[in-house]
Amino acid sequence: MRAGRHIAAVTDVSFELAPGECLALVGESGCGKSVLAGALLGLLPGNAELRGSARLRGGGDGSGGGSADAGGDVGGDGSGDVELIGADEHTLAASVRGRRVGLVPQSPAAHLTPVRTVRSQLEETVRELTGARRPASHDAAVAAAERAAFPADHLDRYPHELSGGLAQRAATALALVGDAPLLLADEPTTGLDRDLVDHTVDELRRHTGDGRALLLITHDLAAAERIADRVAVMYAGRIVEVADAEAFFGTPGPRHPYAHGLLNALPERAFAPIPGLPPELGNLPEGCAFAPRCPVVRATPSDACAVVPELADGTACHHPLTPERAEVPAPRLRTGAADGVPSAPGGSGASAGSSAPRGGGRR
Ligand SMILES: Nc1ncnc2c1ncn2[C@@H]1O[C@H](COP(=O)(O)OP(=O)(O)OP(=O)(O)O)[C@@H](O)[C@H]1O
Ligand code: NI
Repeated sequence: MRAGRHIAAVTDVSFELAPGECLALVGESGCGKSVLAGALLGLLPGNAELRGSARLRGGGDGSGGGSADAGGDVGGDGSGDVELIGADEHTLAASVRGRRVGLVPQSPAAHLTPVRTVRSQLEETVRELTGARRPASHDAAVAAAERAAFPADHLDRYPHELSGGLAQRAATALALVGDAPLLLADEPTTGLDRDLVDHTVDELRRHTGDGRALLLITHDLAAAERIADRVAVMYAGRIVEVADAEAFFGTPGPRHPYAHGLLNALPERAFAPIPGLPPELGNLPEGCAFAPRCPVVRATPSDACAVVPELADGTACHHPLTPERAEVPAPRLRTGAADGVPSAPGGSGASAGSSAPRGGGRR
């Protein structure tokens, strides 16, 4: 709610995330990705209203994992199921954050304590989450830093002495300490160059190798292609497509015209931005929120789009693209490029798995 107005930042979102699986949540700036992550961890401002269910499943089967449903599912560590939506602050602070759900926050600077060095924050987190004391806590802190490619000779620096990229890596290291069954990484690669992006997402992916789950929120479709098993595309607060990553990035490709447009905007593909801008969430059009920008609607106007399409069979569209009809009328307008369109697709590990949980990483 802003200035007395209600904003439906996230609506009707439903997905499952299994142990060992990486789901990439992609979409333009402001579409509700961070609000969704914040809702799962009770990190939204006090005036936020939440409805629905996000169950974090207890593991207890020795797999070290569990699963999450929002309407999401999340991994457990031997403790029981937890309902995250509406959970009290004590439960979230004492048993969920860091222990069962690790968060790589979108604004690391805001999550690091300004008056303490990175080393002391890492060691404290190790002590808090594992009970380890020196020298074990010291070693665990150094190991966590290394996993996140945080340079050991910067461990005694304060957050204000770090570049944005290093602060990001410090925050990633903190999130990895608890070995939580679910990791939420909200734009974990902002400000990193390509090699470090690859290193960071590979490290996050490695985290799923032990039956843990990863929700990767990103603008970077190349990062998503590199490590995700499945992709969920958000637009204006709703998930408009959920697909197997291999099918999404390869053949037959995305089925929702928006998702198709996102991929087409990549320099390595058509380099054709989606014309127009996403709607303001406080001022959504009637019916399908993408219709005003939709090339299919422009070519073939349809009354069906006056109704919000439900997510069915992996896509929320009244006229999804089919393999036979994979070509949408190509927009040639160069104005209003999609904000937050990712940099480049794919490094090596570009193939993605099925939606079945994977036991190991994808490298
Ligand atoms: N505290 C808040 N009060 C009011 N509106 C908010 C608040 N937080 C987020 N919003 C609105 O909710 C919408 C979704 O924001 P969110 O941060 O989830 O987007 P995002 O998809 O994570 O974008 P980005 O890629 O830029 O991080 C935005 O339109 C934003 O303006
Ligand atoms: Ni965000």
